[in-house]
Amino acid sequence: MEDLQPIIFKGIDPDRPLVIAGPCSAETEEQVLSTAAELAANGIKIFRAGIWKPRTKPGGFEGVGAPGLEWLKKVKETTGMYTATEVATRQHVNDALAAGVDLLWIGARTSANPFAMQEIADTLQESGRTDVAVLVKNPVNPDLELWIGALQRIYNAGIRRLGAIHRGFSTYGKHLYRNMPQWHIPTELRLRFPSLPIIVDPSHIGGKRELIAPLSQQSLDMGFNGLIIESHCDPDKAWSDASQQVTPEILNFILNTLVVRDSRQSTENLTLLRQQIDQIDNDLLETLAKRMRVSREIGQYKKEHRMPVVQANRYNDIIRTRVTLGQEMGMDENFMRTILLAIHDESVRQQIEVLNDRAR
Ligand SMILES: O=C(O)C(=O)C[C@]1(C(=O)O)C=C[C@@H](O)C=C1
Repeated sequence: MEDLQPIIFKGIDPDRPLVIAGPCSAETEEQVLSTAAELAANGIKIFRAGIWKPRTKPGGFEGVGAPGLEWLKKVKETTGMYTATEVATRQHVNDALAAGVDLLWIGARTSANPFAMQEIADTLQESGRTDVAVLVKNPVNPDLELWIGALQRIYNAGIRRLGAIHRGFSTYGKHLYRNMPQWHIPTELRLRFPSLPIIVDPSHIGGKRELIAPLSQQSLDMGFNGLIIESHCDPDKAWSDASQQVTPEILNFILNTLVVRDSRQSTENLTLLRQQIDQIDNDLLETLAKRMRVSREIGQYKKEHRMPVVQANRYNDIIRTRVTLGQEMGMDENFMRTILLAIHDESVRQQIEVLNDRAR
């Protein structure tokens, strides 16, 4: 995915985070138009609304369907906003394109299904509308390769205004978040595809209004490229996802309090600090290599004395003492455990190598 184009819309500042806002679902023409009018008055340029809603169980509100596209057309006419909706099937793509929707997104349940993704990709290619912007939400399960695969299918169909939406990952049971952010997954996506825009969906990650502001700020602090936020003219009466929607007025307040980071800042003044990091990393590697040499000597001893490589008591002592020490030095417990486990794994691997080395 090398020659991606930025998702730029005429009249939207490309140097600011991309903001997409609107109700979870289009419910009535009046709700769509009044929410859109309020959002437009607050400077929102891209209006989102779900027309087809994939629901967990049958019997819930499954969206108004194609008639809602007429309301999106009216939003465009009356406010000048761009429009965005979710598509999950061939029919959705064709209908949305025919209605002039500017940005299509693919939901988490769809991106988890390669057949559905391929059908959408084929439809986009056949339509000849490869100019349309497409955002692919992460699959419900924390599977980066599946997410990348879904993006690649759309890319292979010729779409270059392509981006990802991070909406968090499903878990079982009650948690602070509705969907766990697992920030390392979108971060790895960013590291692997630096030109792929990643938009964060704090409404679905948090599942509650009060988490929208902190999650939005965290997204910008981490360098993600935009936000897709659910906003409804009367959130408490929303037909879906009521607890995670905010009024356009609250949304405006949230957006105005966000600190936007500048990705074009030069890194020149960081040179000295980065040199220090380079030196420290070298020292760390040398120290690690030294530790592995000692470990190999222990391996040699174990070989001669027919001892097993893994020594649970010693390992547990190491974890206990180093985790405490690391915490005293301001490092996170999970981080310490991850590092120590990785070091132990490599140490064991090297000792097994010594045991298997017949020459020595
Ligand atoms: O103390 C030992 O026996 C070692 O081999 C060292 C070491 C380690 O790398 O820390 C490696 C393997 C054991 O399971 C425990 C500890």
